[in-house]
Amino acid sequence: MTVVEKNPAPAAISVRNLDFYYGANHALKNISIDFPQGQVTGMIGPSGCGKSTLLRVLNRMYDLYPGQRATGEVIFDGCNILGPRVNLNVLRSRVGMVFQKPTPFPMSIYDNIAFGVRLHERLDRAAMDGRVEDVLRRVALWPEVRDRLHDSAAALSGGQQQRLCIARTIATRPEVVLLDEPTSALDPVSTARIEELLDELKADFTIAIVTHNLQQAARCADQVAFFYMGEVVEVDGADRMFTAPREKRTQDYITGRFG
Ligand SMILES: Nc1ncnc2c1ncn2[C@@H]1O[C@H](COP(=O)(O)OP(=O)(O)OP(=O)(O)O)[C@@H](O)[C@H]1O
Repeated sequence: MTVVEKNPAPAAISVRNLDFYYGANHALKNISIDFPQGQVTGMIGPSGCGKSTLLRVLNRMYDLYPGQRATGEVIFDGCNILGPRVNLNVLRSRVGMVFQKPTPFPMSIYDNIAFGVRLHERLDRAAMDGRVEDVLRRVALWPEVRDRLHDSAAALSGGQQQRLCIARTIATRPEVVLLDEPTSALDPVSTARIEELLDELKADFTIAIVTHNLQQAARCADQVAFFYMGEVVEVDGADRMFTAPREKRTQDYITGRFG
């Protein structure tokens, strides 16, 4: 693997020698990568190369499924989160995740946000109202929903639902936000709004985004990692990765020769 010019920002998460297995399927092979604090890391590569699997390791989502296991180290806040003594509820509130398909809970817009907050904090009504308003403003949804906070989230458009899901994720004040192809089900206007949002959110969060859209990775990411068949082939600044990749496989992929 090629890692060039060490990123000067400290790592929010450091992955070291990670292997991951779905039963007998060895899906991630000796992965090492840092996710620098306050930056967006874009994860690209052909279908099935392991991008989503890595995201699912970073907050131990895979733990919900028997037969899936990880070895190696994922260091977050000085601790290897693959270890046995990690409180998974706390981990998932600190390393939040947004999925490809918007998945609002079947409840009101307000409760979509308050639900997760209530699991981790005791806020009185005024403080909870403030938290809900704050995160809805941050995802630029407040003007559209302020008069219908207690209506069902299911009535929102797909793009609005995805912004609500991002609001829900940041409402528990995570340090890291993982996004798995968050705009692939959205129209270009909603996509642009989410890309702008990522740029704003990175002031407060470390972001990892899986995307098949190379232009999106070039627009949003500070650092890009290219995955191929379960390995990280190359990690570099986005500018360099898209103009002068060092590995032939990366070059072939970004010039559309495969994938
Ligand atoms: N639940 C599962 N059980 C068994 N194998 C799986 C499972 N999920 C993924 N895999 C396998 O793990 C490998 C990596 O899959 P993963 O979904 O991480 O790839 P990806 O790069 O995110 O792909 P895509 O871009 O298509 O979403 C693939 O070989 C896939 O078939």
